[in-house]
Amino acid sequence: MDFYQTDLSQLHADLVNKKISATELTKETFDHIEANDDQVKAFLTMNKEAALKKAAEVDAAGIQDDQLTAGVPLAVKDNILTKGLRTTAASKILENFNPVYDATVIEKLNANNFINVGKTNLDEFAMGSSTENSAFFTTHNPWDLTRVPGGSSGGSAAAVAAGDVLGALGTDTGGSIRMPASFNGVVGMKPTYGRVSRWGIIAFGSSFDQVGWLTRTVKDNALLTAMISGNDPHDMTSSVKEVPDWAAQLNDDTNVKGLRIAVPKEYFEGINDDVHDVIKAALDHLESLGAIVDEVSLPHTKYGVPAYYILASSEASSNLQRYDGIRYGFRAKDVKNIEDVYVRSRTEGFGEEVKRRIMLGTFSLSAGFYDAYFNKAAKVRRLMAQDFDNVFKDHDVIVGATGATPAFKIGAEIDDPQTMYMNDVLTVPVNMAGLPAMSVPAGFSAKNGMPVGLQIIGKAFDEQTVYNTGYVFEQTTDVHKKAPKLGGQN
Ligand SMILES: NC(=O)C[C@H](N)C(=O)O
Repeated sequence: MDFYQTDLSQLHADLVNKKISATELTKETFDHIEANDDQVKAFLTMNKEAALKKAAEVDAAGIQDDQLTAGVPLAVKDNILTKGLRTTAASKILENFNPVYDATVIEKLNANNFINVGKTNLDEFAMGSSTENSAFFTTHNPWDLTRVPGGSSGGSAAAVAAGDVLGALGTDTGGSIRMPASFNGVVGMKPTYGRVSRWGIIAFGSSFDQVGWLTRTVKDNALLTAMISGNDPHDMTSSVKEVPDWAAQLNDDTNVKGLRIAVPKEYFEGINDDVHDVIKAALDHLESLGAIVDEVSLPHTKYGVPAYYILASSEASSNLQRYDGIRYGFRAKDVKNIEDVYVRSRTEGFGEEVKRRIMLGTFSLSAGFYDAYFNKAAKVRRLMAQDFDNVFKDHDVIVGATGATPAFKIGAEIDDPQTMYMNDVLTVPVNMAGLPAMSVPAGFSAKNGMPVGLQIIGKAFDEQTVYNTGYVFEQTTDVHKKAPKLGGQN
């Protein structure tokens, strides 16, 4: 199956009209994955047997018109709990962990009879921007196998870019959906904080984490995000707001006439020339379609990365206390006493980056340092949210680059955590303020042909305007039609 030739609505119609069966589709999907995944390495766990069994059940029951994802193969990031299917968060500490329940997002998809083809690779506990922090292996960018796919949802983004699936679930704490979407030339939406339940997501930074989709098209993204959104009594931070039918409004490719687009000048500081040129051209294009483009300032942008890494690491240091060598997963061998169980299981079970964050977070929260670090970063968070509020008083969306560079080479930044953290400079402000934001393919670097993403940021719970803007851009350009030539020159 080549998912570049179709979309969710078309595939659903083909399944309902029996042009293809769920079983045939699932088999073709695995043929495609098996032909490329030893190069791309997007998947940590394949779910072939169960997927084919489910497809046969779906075929036997018949595919209903109101079940959009019935019989549709999709992939799931491996920090999302799937009952009975190994879920590792790409960590040795959870290497053999089999969840006893499904995340709410999986329950919702199961209710719609989706086919879970497998679990995708990520940076360990979603900490990283390249998937190089996976305890198992690095995923390769399908556009150039010597480059990273971004992170932390790098496996999900690469699976979509490689044409393995139409959509893959990701999570975004500081850019983990949008940044890999940008690096792989796919669409990635982080919904408003609270839009999607976090129940059954392996917690990293609970006041930031949000689930969303990586897809090939904007419309597929809107359809799939609606399916997983909504209030969940298991997650006290999930919103009771009604979930609009975003996709229903995506039929008009003139939707940006009169749209007030704010372009923060800080989002152009320090970005690569090739990214700059693609983003500038994208903005000119939106302006030519009738949007009103204004330069604005988000003055606290530069504090985003340091503040985020203090706050998210503090939350992580608390969330990761549960991996104690007793309750789940890995336990060190030949331990002498209880303290040894804790210390050695965590020392041997966690990777370098996870340990770095636990130490950074514990330090920031400790007596004597709390005010200077955690508290100060929390104040920065408020200021950054206010920056956005000010701009949104008279603008509909904020637009800029998703990443300051296109995908970098594997190995180029892994020994330099600060450089790696700086990849998030344009994405973390959105998580600090809990806003919705999407990366859509904007074009390709003139230097190396790698994809470049355009980030569209909306007001809280206004995913609609974000989708509208992305849809118009997509429909009036050809960028999303180009597929990578796996292993070849692009
Ligand atoms: N999890 C994320 O959203 C990615 C971010 N680069 C981080 O390492 O925290």
